Amino acid sequence: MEKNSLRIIVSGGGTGGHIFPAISIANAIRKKHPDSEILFVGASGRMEMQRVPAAGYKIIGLPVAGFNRKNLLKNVSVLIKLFRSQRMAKKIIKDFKPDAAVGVGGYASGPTLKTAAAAGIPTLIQEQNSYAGVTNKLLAKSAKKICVAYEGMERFFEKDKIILTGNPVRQNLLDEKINKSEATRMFGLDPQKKTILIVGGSLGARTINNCVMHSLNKIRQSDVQFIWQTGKIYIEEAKAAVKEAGSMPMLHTTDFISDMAAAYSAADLVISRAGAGSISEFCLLGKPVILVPSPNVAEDHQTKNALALVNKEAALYIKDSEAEEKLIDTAIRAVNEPDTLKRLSTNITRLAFKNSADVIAEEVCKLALKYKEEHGH
Ligand SMILES: CC(=O)N[C@H]1[C@@H](OP(=O)(O)OP(=O)(O)OC[C@H]2O[C@@H](n3ccc(=O)[nH]c3=O)[C@H](O)[C@@H]2O)O[C@H](CO)[C@@H](O)[C@@H]1O
Repeated sequence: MEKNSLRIIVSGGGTGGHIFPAISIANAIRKKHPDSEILFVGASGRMEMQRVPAAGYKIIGLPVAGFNRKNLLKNVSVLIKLFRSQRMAKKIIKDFKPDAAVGVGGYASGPTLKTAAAAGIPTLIQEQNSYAGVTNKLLAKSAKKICVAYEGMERFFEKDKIILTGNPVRQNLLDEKINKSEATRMFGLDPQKKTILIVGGSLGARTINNCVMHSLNKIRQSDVQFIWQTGKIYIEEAKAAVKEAGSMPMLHTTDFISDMAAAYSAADLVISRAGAGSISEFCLLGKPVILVPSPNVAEDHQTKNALALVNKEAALYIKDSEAEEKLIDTAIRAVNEPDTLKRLSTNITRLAFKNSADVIAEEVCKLALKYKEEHGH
């Protein structure tokens, strides 16, 4: 083992909102310490098991699952899985011998960081949302540092541990300068027309999809064009609806957008769920956005994420329950109002945090180096 090579575990996942920041932090650690060894610990069968290896990192999956908050009886198998995950986490920590562990939220980070902290290894957690998740609240007690993206997080965490860093955003979104005409053409659309990007988070959003499916005629008559990300599980239904509606050259329908840099560049306006990662991207790119927070997430945290922007007039806001009635009309109106777009863009840009991944990586490396020093290796 080289003297300065750091050994870091990064754990968490479940959705893109946890995975992409985790990968950005790992990349930033590698940039600072190219010889560092980074191991991811995720949840078997979840999105991270594909996305992390695709980003060039090793990952081990734990059999962990989330607690069923509605049907308590179903939690027996969850407890067994948790117990097995804890045993596995212990072995991973013992074999890998990390100098620090980073938790980004999501099921796997619970057993991994708990075990790491119990073994005396310094831990850092990253909370993406404006309302702390259950796992992060539990892990906060033994964490050395807590990196957050919103003000006021001392209502959940010890003030002294908090660092306001913002959420890491994939570097290529900021680096790739693809121009609007080129980007629009990549989606088979017309560079002369206004374009609305519709995204439902990394998994897609049922309500937003329903709004689009019920407004296909309106979309056809609007003189606006749309890039519509449905999410994997809704794509067949969406494609069938579009097919039935007849020719719709102004609507590009896809289950997942790999090149978000191009999608953002093509878009004059975005319609989106209020996932924390997406919001950080809109801030950094200055994108005018209509937020439709998901009502199906823990502690309604997306509404809180959204309101943090809406209170500063940095985003338009439509409740999930009112979306069917208002969303598409509001979007078509707003995209044709240059002043509204400009105001939203100016205000949202003010909320951006730059270099978030580097700042977090710096903290992780400091913890790891100190641990190595104290443990004489
Ligand atoms: C349903 C759910 O539990 N959502 C949570 C999840 O959101 P979710 O996983 O949807 O995450 P975010 O909105 O934070 O991030 C989505 C990420 O996926 C990317 N993207 C999206 C669509 C696409 O086609 N291609 C693509 O690359 C976006 O650019 C963004 O980087 O984690 C977030 C961060 O903890 C939380 O705030 C959300 O409440």
